[in-house]
Amino acid sequence: MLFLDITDTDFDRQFSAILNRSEETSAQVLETVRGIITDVRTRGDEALIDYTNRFDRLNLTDAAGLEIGRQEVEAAVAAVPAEDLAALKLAVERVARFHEKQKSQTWLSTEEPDILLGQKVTPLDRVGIYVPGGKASYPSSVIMNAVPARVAGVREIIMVCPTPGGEINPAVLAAAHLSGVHRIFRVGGAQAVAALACGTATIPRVDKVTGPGNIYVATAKQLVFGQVGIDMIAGPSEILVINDGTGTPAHIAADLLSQAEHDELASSILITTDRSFGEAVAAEVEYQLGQLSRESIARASWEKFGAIIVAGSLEEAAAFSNRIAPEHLELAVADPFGLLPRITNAGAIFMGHWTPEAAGDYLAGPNHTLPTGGTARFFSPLSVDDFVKKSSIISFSEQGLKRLGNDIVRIAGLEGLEAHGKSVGIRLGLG
Ligand SMILES: NC(=O)c1ccc[n+]([C@@H]2O[C@H](COP(=O)([O-])OP(=O)(O)OC[C@H]3O[C@@H](n4cnc5c(N)ncnc54)[C@H](O)[C@@H]3O)[C@@H](O)[C@H]2O)c1
Ligand SMILES: N[C@H](CO)Cc1c[nH]c[nH+]1
Ligand SMILES: [Zn+2]
Repeated sequence: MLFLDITDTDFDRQFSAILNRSEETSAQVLETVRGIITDVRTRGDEALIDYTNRFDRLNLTDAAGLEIGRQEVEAAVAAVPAEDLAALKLAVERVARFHEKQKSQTWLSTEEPDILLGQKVTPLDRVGIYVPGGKASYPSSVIMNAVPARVAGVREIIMVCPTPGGEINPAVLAAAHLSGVHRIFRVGGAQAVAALACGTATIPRVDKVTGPGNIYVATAKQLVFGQVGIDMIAGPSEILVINDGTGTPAHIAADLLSQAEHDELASSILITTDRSFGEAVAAEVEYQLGQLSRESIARASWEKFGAIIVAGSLEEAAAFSNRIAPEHLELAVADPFGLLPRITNAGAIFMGHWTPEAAGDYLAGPNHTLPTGGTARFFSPLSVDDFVKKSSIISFSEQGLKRLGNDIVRIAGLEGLEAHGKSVGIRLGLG
């Protein structure tokens, strides 16, 4: 872990290892992922079976084994304890209620005479949701991806999820059942993304791939973009906490570790205006690490990509955070709403000392699929909008075309595109 003062002369150099953590890995990963995508495109199910057997330690012999059927899902739902099922249902309801508010409607505007303009909203036909399953299992990610798709009206939701050693957490299948997933395949990594993007004999080609995943998944999504839609780059988790010396160091330490435990490549950063608070958090992290069942992952992440930074003011801390554009930002300060206007880049913002990031991970309502690696500068959280497309509607009456026709012809002339101008002129009897 780095303990730095933001005014240190070589702050930027020291901090760059954390900032560039995805670049560091992507060069080596890119080559592997490119190869996997080409192979799946060429050999289809055969390649999927090979990679799944190799990376997830399965013994599949034919493509039929790739799909998790209805019976297996029903058995999983029956195996989940009633209280767990109730918690998942609560999450589904809360996430659905939040996402219902995001729905946009088809609209037509008649504010101008003779011209009608509007926008038609159409759900995507078939989407693929990636549910990570390598180092942890994520029923919550099923909900966060499938529910907005269902709210948007997507006809078919295909889910892919790796099952290391052939095991799948029944809660993942129960969450799929509760969220309205239509078909589930036991594949993960770059090969799953490639299958969704290209289609194989067994896995249908989708219009868009959404969902978080490790560096192989994130890289694959980047590479197939264009052939298929993607939501964003949602890679290894991140948290940045801004603090003003108020609150409890043990709470902040716990929040930092809640993201570190996802992945060795996760990054957890505290920026505080109070050096002694920072020192207390460092000691707490050390103490709490020793108590975690996922200590080795969390420790690797904290040691390589963890940082505690001392800033001169909250303004300086906010400016630093905007530069990082973290996936999750906690404003662990006395007056979070006072600081909020200064925040311009962040996937999700958690306000005050009683809003741990984990509340957003599970059931507050907003989506937990968020942009990582600084991409919150231009990407937004996954939303219902990701599962629809919009078409413009333009309707002129004869009068409308007469009113605007000359100017259309004029602009066509500016571009030297005579046929464009003529398509108007021929209707209006212009020279
Ligand atoms: N941003 C979000 O919303 C969000 C939500 C949940 C999880 N996450 C992140 O998702 C990630 C989940 O990662 P995970 O590993 O647990 O599961 P994962 O499902 O993303 O990845 C597992 C797959 O990675 C592939 N893989 C692993 N090693 C490989 C190698 N050497 N070569 C080629 N392929 C390889 C395998 O195919 C394996 O099935 C974590 O980084 C976590 O932080 C993000
Ligand atoms: N924090 C993750 C997004 O980076 C989401 C998640 C799922 N489960 C627990 N956490
Ligand atoms: Zn999390």
